[in-house]
Amino acid sequence: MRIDVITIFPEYLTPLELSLIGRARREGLVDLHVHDLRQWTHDRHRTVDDSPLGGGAGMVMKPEPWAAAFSGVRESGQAALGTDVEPLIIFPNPAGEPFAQSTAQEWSRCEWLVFACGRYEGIDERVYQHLADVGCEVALASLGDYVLNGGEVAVLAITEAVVRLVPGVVGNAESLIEESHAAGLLEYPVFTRPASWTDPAGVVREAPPILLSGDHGKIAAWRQEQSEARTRERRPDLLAPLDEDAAGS
Ligand SMILES: N#Cc1c(-c2ccc3ccn(Cc4ccncc4)c3c2)n[nH]c1N
Repeated sequence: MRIDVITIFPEYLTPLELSLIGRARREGLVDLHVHDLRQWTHDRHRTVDDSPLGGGAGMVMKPEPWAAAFSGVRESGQAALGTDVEPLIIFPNPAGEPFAQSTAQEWSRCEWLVFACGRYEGIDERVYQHLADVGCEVALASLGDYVLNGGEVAVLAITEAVVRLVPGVVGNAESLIEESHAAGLLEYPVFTRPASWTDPAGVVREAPPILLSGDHGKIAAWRQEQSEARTRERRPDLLAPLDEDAAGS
């Protein structure tokens, strides 16, 4: 998988050099490139924003640098990939579709992702229109119903959620199956040694005895029951589709 990120804050993306994503890059499972949008400006001040037409607070990102950036990244990416494959261009955007595990699973199968990190009040709408008119596949994704100052934090989250699903990135692929949201349920509670722990308040806390039984069938059943109970309590909205399926079967 190739990933390109276009941003005015390249240093915001340095966490992608660390840990699991960093190892995947070093192992050649992911080829990730971060680009400073200002390299596609030509004025002395390297201007990427201007006042909103029609008035209003804040600034809007100008269309010219973005159009030049997409053209440049597309050209360099196709040269590196050796094909004329087109990327999926992803705009983190508060008005985008909710990013979910199903989105991560879908995007983890893409050959090439290009992330466009907006800032200020957003990117001139004509950029989206231009990309659509030249046949680019574009997605607008939102992390959730809260307001960030730009797209970089979302790209960090989305990149981690997507790349960890790329085959070979996570050592134990089985762990991906039981995770929260992977099967539409929240993950069951986890425990480790010591089986009996006296906490700092002097309370003795025992791990569920079933987990020490060695009966893997009963343990699996207990974990499924815990996942369903936890989901029903904390995220009943996730059960609605599952309950409808069960009712229809
Ligand atoms: N994904 C995602 C997001 C963002 C987000 C993403 C990109 C940009 C670019 C600019 N801004 C600032 C801004 C612009 C307009 N309205 C409000 C804030 C962004 C916010 N906020 N909240 C989310 N869940």
